[in-house]
Amino acid sequence: MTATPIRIGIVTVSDRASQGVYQDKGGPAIRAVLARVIASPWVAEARVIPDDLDGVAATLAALADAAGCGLIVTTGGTGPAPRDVTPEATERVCQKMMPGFGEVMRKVSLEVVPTAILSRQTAGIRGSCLIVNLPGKPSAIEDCLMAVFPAIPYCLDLIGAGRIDTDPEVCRAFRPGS
Ligand SMILES: Nc1ncnc2c1ncn2[C@@H]1O[C@H](COP(=O)(O)OP(=O)(O)OP(=O)(O)O)[C@@H](O)[C@H]1O
Ligand SMILES: Nc1nc2c(c(=O)[nH]1)N[C@H]1C(S)=C(S)[C@@H](COP(=O)(O)O)O[C@H]1N2
Repeated sequence: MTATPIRIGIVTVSDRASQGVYQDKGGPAIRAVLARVIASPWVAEARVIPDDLDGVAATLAALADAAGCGLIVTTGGTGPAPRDVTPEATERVCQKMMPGFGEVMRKVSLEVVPTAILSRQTAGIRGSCLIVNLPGKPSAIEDCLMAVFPAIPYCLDLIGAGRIDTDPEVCRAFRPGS
């Protein structure tokens, strides 16, 4: 029996990428990491949107509810600038926050750049969907996503989001008791 593909939202939050001032590199970078890590079937739902609190919240809610995503990964809008509102939008739509994700990602990023402390990136759960924020710098995506990915499949199991199997040579998912 073939497993039902899990839907994964890939959301680039950037005024300039959404206006076409520069080409979005963040969304494709997330997709490339997921393609290397995930061995089971999955389908991407990609969006490129401006840094607007209501718009980001609406996009996250629609991807979780209407599109049925079990996982959403965002990039951008996590810093201290006035228009950086991705963590606020994430908190607004989530019933439960998962602060450990932000803590781990800032820890690994600090080994790369001292400005890692400027990212307020977080994660949270809306229904049966896990939302994870990454910084906007395309180079941050692999470092941050690889650091937390071992815990993501078990988190998705616990919230009923659907199953992800990883390629163990790329990323060993940790499922306690198995
Ligand atoms: N999605 C992206 N695609 C390509 N490059 C990006 C992207 N997001 C950020 N960058 C690069 O990282 C730099 C620092 O990110 P910054 O936090 O300013 O991005 P941002 O918040 O997405 O910008 P804005 O929302 O003003 O368009 C940017 O100047 C840009 O060179
Ligand atoms: N791994 C990593 N984390 C990083 C960075 C980076 O270059 N690499 N940039 C930092 C900087 S300079 C900022 S301002 C914050 C927030 O970025 P964002 O607003 O684009 O999300 O992420 C931080 N985290």
